[in-house]
Amino acid sequence: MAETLLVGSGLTKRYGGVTALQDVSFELRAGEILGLVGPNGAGKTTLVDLISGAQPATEGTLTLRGQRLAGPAAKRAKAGLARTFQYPQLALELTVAENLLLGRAARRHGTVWQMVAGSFAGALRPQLPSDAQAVRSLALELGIERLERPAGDLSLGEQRLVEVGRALGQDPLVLLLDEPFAGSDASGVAGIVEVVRTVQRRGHAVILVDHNVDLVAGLVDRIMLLDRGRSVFDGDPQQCLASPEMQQVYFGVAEPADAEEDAKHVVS
Ligand SMILES: Nc1ncnc2c1ncn2[C@@H]1O[C@H](COP(=O)(O)OP(=O)(O)OP(=O)(O)O)[C@@H](O)[C@H]1O
Repeated sequence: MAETLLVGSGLTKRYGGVTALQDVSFELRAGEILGLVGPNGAGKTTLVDLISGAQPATEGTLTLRGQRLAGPAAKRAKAGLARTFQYPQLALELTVAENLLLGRAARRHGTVWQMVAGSFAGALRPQLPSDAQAVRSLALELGIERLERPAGDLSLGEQRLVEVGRALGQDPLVLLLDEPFAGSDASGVAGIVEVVRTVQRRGHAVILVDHNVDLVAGLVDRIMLLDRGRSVFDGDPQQCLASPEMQQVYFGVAEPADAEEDAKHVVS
């Protein structure tokens, strides 16, 4: 059986009186792609935030390859986590090539997020001889052209693709993708799917958040369905689509035959 990479146990997050996540546990194995679905406010981004270290957990623990995963996001990036954001977080005044380079630097120095927030200029130096070639390879793999454009000139879909490329440049053990397909055209979706497959081929793992349950089910090995902060299903994607939990979460109580067909087309 494949090595266990990431384990979450009893993860809970409370924001004041709001419980965003309640006692969520999971295991992620090498080469596995886990889809995270659920309606608005279900807790998907919160779980990504707790894993990446963007937010501290109120309760619960995480381990990566058996080692306790805790502390700030920069430390977790160096340990092998990379993430993208629901709203892409690129350094807009830097070029596409420089943004891709930030991913390489993130694995050496800390998170992209902190660099984007202020101190990214220093993160671009020193560059290793292999960096320029790595950036060109990334761009080729994702179909990203005109590397000298400022990132601020890109469309939303193009920004997402660059952000995913930046995360891939970190060579993550676990890649966390928060709604990577939103705003992407067909070629952007294809580029992002290729990144997911690349991480899987490397024997690493991906957690993919998206509202398009149909798209997610076709891509992932397993789905976790969240509802109001709780994990209500964790298992085979097709079984998830047909499960009573799925009908309940998205449609309330429904006729089984109709609901199964509807569930294949959930897009919010
Ligand atoms: N910083 C915060 N402060 C207070 N409440 C928060 C905060 N972040 C999230 N929440 C609340 O936690 C709950 C879960 O939010 P979260 O963003 O994780 O859901 P989601 O499943 O990602 O939703 P969406 O699909 O709309 O992005 C929601 O009720 C949300 O309002």
